[in-house]
Amino acid sequence: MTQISVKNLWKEYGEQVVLQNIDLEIAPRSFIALVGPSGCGKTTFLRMLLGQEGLTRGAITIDGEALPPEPGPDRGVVFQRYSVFPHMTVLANVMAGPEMKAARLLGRTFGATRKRIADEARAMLAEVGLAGAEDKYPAQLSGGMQQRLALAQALMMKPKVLLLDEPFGALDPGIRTDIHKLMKRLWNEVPMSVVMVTHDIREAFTLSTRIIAFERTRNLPEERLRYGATITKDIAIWPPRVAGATSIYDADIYPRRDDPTEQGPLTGTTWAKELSHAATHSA
Ligand SMILES: Nc1ncnc2c1ncn2[C@@H]1O[C@H](COP(=O)(O)OP(=O)(O)OP(=O)(O)O)[C@@H](O)[C@H]1O
Repeated sequence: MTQISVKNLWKEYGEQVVLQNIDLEIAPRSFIALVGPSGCGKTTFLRMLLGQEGLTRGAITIDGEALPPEPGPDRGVVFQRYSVFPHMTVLANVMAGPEMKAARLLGRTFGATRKRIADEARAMLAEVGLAGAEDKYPAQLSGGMQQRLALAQALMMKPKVLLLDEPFGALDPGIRTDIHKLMKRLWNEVPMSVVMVTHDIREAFTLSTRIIAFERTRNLPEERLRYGATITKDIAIWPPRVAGATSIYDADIYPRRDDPTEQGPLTGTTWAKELSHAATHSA
């Protein structure tokens, strides 16, 4: 189970202090919603968790280990747009990460390995409601379908931490409600923590276990360069939302199994079994 610790983190770009004095302990299986005014450093913080951006001072550790200075398969990411490869089919998009990983080990993927990855990719696409769209290209999908594809692509690498940068911000309200249900189900079933940047406070309350707000405490024009944003609010959702536990929140994500239009829990697929096996053995 993954514990993320952020200790006395500072981020500066040249003269500009963007973030200061961030201390944050993220418990295993948390779903953190990160909110705050535009420009306060939310995306920068997410990119530091991803390993795409260095820290000026302080430390981030995952399970006690210093965060590697580059993105790795233990951290998946979905952005508001452009998370998928436009020139590859839906199936190829979802297979790309595991294929690259296998190719690094074996030189290239072929035969049984390729088939196993394709089978897992098809199962994953079915889980996010994209069965039948395997041969399409991203441009042929709606916005909601593209974000489902981006989630499937990120989850194929079995990340310990899923980072979401306003992933549902561009979607229509109805589609957003559907994808919220999917997101809750994925978080319940997959042994991962989630850190999500959002501008939508309702979305934060709908999905998260805890809401963290970044804000500048000193914001006079002459202070803007020298003082960055820090954590000004830390709200635990009540009643507590616990990953994998049945709660009052589950009614809308686990519909009756006799409803053919909805999918049940993810427990049937190969990758879900592997993930729960990995979780049981790393706990
Ligand atoms: N690579 C960079 N070089 C210099 N300054 C940067 C860089 N990336 C971000 N910044 C600055 O850091 C500050 C925080 O940006 P960031 O994108 O993290 O904010 P945000 O809270 O995610 O904003 P929004 O909600 O509008 O997306 C901004 O002032 C931005 O201009």
